[in-house]
Amino acid sequence: MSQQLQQLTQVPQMSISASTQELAELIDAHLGALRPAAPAWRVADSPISGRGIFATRDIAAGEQLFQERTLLVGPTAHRGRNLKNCIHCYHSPSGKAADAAADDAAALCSAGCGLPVCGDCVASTRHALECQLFRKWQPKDGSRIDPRALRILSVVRCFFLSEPQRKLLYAMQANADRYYMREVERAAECFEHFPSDPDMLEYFYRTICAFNTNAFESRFHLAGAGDGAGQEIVARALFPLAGMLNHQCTPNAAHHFLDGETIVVTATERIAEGQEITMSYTKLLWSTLARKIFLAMTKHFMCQCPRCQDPTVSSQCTCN
Ligand SMILES: C[S@@+](CC[C@H](N)C(=O)[O-])C[C@H]1O[C@@H](n2cnc3c(N)ncnc32)[C@H](O)[C@@H]1O
Repeated sequence: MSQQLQQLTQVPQMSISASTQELAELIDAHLGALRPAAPAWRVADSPISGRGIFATRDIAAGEQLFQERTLLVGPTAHRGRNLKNCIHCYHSPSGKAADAAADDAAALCSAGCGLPVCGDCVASTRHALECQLFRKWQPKDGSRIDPRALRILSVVRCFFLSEPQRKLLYAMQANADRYYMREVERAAECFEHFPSDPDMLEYFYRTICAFNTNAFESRFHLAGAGDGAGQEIVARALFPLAGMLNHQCTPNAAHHFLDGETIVVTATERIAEGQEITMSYTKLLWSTLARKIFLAMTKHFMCQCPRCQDPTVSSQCTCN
């Protein structure tokens, strides 16, 4: 088992085109007004792996460390989940809780792009660009929401990034698992004219690798008072600063989402100046074995933290 897990960690990393200092500057620009005047953290090289985030002063338990807006976000497009919600505001196009059995047509943009959009967002500039692109690629079946085409949307949005944002994307770690190319291939099957230019496919592939290495499943509940209010939405979102947090099985920070596009990271215990700020990529109550398998399969590393090394800790699952 341990040899098989070791093999899962043997994926190369795509080259990173920025120094740690340049990455820190790109992250500052990305945070914009959300960057605190005197942050309690800084981005620096980490003894755990690559780059990480470090406390620049003592931080109290419960202190909010930062808030960050997403760089790229889109539907997870898991079958049966939020497939009919608007790709921009996440509300149900009909204003009612999205009914999985209802006809797709009621949720789809009438222009034929194959994307679910609500009446408020359909006329937005944001939608116009994506609608135009998807129509140019020509969905094979414009009357149906195809999860494969929907899932590629978060990746396709890399087209609309500014130059500094693209640099930031390329400064993020991207574990190069060739299996990730399947996501592009599956999306290509949904269109008559999906791009075939190698540079463009490479850009998509890089973005998917960055997503799989760094992205969060952002969970939140729809606000408002209408029928869809309170519905749980799950999106996949890339947060470059939060994505710098390395994993520990006994972390000192945790995160939550204000909405699908804003993450908040908070210290869960006192963090001393100079200490690395970490989060857990797994559920805290998972057994050592479950954490090891998850980390090896999805993040391609074997955790060497004290909890994983402790022979007195049971490897049995403690969750139900
Ligand atoms: C979200 S990124 C974390 C930021 C990354 N260190 C960087 O330089 O961009 C996740 C990747 O960091 C590395 N990593 C994070 N925590 C680790 C740990 N405890 N042990 C080994 N590698 C870790 C793994 O390569 C993982 O795929």
